[in-house]
Amino acid sequence: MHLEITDLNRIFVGKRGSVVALKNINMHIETGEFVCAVGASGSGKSTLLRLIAGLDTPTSGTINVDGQKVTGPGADRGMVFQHYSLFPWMTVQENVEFGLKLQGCSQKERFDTASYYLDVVGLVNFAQAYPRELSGGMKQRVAIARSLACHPKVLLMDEPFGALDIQTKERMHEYLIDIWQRLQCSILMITHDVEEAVFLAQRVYVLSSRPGTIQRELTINLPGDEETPKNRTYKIKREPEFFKYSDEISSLLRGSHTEEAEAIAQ
Ligand SMILES: Nc1ncnc2c1ncn2[C@@H]1O[C@H](COP(=O)(O)OP(=O)(O)OP(=O)(O)O)[C@@H](O)[C@H]1O
Repeated sequence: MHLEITDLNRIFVGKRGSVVALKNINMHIETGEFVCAVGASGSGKSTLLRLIAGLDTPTSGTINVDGQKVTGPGADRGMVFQHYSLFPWMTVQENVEFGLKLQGCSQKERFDTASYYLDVVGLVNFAQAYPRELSGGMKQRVAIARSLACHPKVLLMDEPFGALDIQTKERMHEYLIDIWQRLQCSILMITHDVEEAVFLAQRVYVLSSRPGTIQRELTINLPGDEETPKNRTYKIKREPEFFKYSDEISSLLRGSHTEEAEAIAQ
């Protein structure tokens, strides 16, 4: 899998003028990579993900997945949103089977695939539960299973843990690292949480605000990363390298805020 974004611009034109949400975005994601795009509010993160998902159209520039131009939504890109997007009237099993049903898979194939991914996210025992019976973290694990069940080439995650409390969020990070290692899937996650990006990603794109541009691309190398399988647990947060990356990204974000504030003041 090779996702390539070239000279991407998105300008929103409204009654009160135009907003340059994204300007000259160039980025790529390779097979099995875990990449985060981190940026402050208004840096165009959601716009970027919606464009990759094919839910919006660029003003200029291109997005290609394995050389195919993105022109709309497709099963090759799975989405997980911040707000739980499960169907409340369906059981967990039915929710995970939903995309497979749309793809025309047989009942047995749907059942087997959904059961496999529910096992991956540790929710086999909740297959017959309804979303209302689950905690926020469990709902997001179902949403991840539902996306993965359709075998996307890349999983796109829009602040998926933004609504969770800190302890649940940390547990979800470890779950996600585990899923990513086991399935060797490609993930692009957007977030405003610097520590989340450093903990999860192999590479981080730092976005500036208004207009959203790529300020910096960092490769994250934390102790233990050279081993296989990668071994990121919460202990890594105590390492000086973790502080160094978090500090560098936070400084970049603060800088972009200052410029934004100055631009507003002028
Ligand atoms: N449909 C739209 N029409 C007009 N302007 C829009 C539209 N969508 C986004 N924008 C503007 O584009 C900019 C980027 O918005 P976007 O939601 O992508 O940022 P974000 O980084 O995801 O922010 P947040 O973290 O607050 O969700 C903002 O200035 C926003 O007001």
